Amino acid sequence: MNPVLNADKIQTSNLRVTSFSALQTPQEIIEELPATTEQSAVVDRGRAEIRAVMDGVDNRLLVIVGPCSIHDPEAGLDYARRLAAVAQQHSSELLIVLRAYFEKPRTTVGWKGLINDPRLDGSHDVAAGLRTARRFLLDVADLGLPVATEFLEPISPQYMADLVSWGAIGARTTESQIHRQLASGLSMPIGFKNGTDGGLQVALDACTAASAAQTFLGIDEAGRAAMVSTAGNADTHLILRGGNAGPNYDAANVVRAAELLAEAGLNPRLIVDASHANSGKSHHRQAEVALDVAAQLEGAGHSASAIAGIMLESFLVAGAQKLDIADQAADDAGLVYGQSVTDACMDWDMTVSTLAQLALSSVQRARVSR
Ligand SMILES: O=C[C@H](O)[C@H](O)COP(=O)(O)O
Ligand SMILES: C=C(OP(=O)(O)O)C(=O)O
Repeated sequence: MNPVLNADKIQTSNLRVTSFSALQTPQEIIEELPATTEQSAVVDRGRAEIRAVMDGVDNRLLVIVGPCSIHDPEAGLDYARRLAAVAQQHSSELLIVLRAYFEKPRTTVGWKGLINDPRLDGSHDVAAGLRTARRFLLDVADLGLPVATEFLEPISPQYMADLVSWGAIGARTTESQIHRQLASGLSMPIGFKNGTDGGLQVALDACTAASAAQTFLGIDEAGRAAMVSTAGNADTHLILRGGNAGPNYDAANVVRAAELLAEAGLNPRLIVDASHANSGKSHHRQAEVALDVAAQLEGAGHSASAIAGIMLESFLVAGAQKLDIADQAADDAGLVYGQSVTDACMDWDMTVSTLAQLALSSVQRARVSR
């Protein structure tokens, strides 16, 4: 090497990167925590049933329900066990899927979920987070319950997507080419939220882009940087979550969205998110939105046939608590067991009564549409 050139070398990359920490590969973590045939069958059956509901072949109502985020796997599993019993009880009317979100998109900054920071204290032990999330998914599969999650990081799906039956792309990333490409290769049905401004077109465009074959940069199971080529995902749909201008769960908005989807040649059946901008993030409002959706189902208008599913944010204890990373680091957090550390959730009793009402309305819809 020419010593003069070497002395003149100016570093121009990674100037703002403070460290790189290599992670185990997806293959290594999956080998450490493999899925049994029975667990994979739960995932596979969940995907097939969700597909059938989204396509209108199965007339049950899909209900994606669970905490805004999983921050304490023990409380999450406690919730999942209770939900598995209720899912069984309503299995003729509702297809209940556990909402198990490990990656949180933030408006600005904040805790980014169990994978990013499993100890909730800013230590960012991602290696432990990936394992904890995978272990949680295996435990839930043992309960026979399919799982829904949001895919946010483009690399993490290789570590856990084999255990997920339904995926969401969030309002903040629906317009992102990276997430649309990712969705085109994911093995399960994917819902795209409308934009945070309430705009539907970004989600419609996302469904179109994700249904196409795509080639992009990613990683393979061995953790190598790879050129990824996908076949396209035929199972994409819209999730109405409201927007800056207000909610969009009402019948008029649902019918309008279904019409736009049909005009674009996309699945006109959609999911209503009872939370986020549809509830103004109030867990009390969320229950009201769910009751409105139940009434739409019973009303047998155009919106009844367009609504394939509903999403509810629910945990053991109502509301949300503030997560203080510094307190958590000082081991002084005193978090309430079973209460959300992100968005406010309805509590368990409210969840049980809401699910019972949705089950009745689902039966009524099936009766009227016969
Ligand atoms: O569902 C969770 C939140 O609504 C979303 O991640 C944004 O949260 P934030 O606005 O508190 O950052
Ligand atoms: C972040 C979420 O929703 P949205 O993308 O609609 O804000 C969520 O469902 O956790």
